[in-house]
Amino acid sequence: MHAAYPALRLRRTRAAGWSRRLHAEHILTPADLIWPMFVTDGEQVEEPIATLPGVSRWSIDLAVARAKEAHDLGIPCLALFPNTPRERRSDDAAEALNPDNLICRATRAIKDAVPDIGILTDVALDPYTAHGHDGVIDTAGYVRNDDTVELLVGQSLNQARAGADIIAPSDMMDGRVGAIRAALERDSHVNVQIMAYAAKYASAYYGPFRDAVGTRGLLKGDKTTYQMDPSNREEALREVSLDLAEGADSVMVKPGLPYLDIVRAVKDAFAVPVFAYQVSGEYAMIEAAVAAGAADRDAMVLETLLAFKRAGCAGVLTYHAVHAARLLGA
Ligand SMILES: NCC(=O)CCC(=O)O
Ligand SMILES: [Mg+2]
Repeated sequence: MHAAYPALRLRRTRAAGWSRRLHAEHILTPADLIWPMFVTDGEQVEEPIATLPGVSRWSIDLAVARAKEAHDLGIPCLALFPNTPRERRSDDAAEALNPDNLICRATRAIKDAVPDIGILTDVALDPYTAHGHDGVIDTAGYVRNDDTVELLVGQSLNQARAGADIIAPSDMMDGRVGAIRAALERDSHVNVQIMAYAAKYASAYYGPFRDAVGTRGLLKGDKTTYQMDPSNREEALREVSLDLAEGADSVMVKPGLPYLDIVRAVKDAFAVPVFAYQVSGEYAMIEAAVAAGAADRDAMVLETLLAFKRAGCAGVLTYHAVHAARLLGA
């Protein structure tokens, strides 16, 4: 139906900057970014994470300062992760239910200082268990689904009562979204959202995150009995469909860049808000390429994040959020 060369020249609209901008099909803005932040005990504490160069754990006072900075840059939401000291970890993850745990204190402090930034809190037991699994285990080391869900419900209510805006279950237990939604409704948190880590894969890209939350040395075995097999695409659609039926407001695919086919498939199948988590190993790969002189950081960060938008994401969780927001605001 359209003209042929030479009447049609696709290079024509690419010939000038204004025209390339005018014809851009997708655009990345700071409002697309969720910044994952690691919190730790103490005051005026910054602990750099060796395997995530440029990322630190912050004590709550410094995390509040970073939250203000993120807000000023136009970043709409933070995702908080605790580095729970070894002595507060246990087999039953009791610290997850403590109203004064690191995450609850950080949530209250940030919401108090920067009420207009969204706070997403992760629901899973791995930062609180002595064995580093996302749930409670039986004697064979198998993560028990239904007992774990009960704890996740308690953890979610604990976070919602502290002021969390988005509850993000990342544990991959069956049935947890419905149980959490019902409990939030009963507890009057009708506007607290659920962003379900619906398709979370058992991935080799999570290594630096485990350093950041202190589980690398603790974890026995792997997470293949609850996280998804990287071979599977149709199963991701089933996972998403169940989480939506149980009341998820939005869904997440994780990791990000190696799973953009899943993002696109989910977006096409369900037309709901889809997020992706550009995980720690993806961040570390970009930083390693930059350190090796093989890549231009700014260009690579922006191109990579734009790819998430093109694949259908409403937003991206990325450790590059502040850097990207600065570039986009410049
Ligand atoms: N539930 C959050 C994560 O597991 C993050 C993984 C990563 O950044 O590698
Ligand atoms: Mg599921």
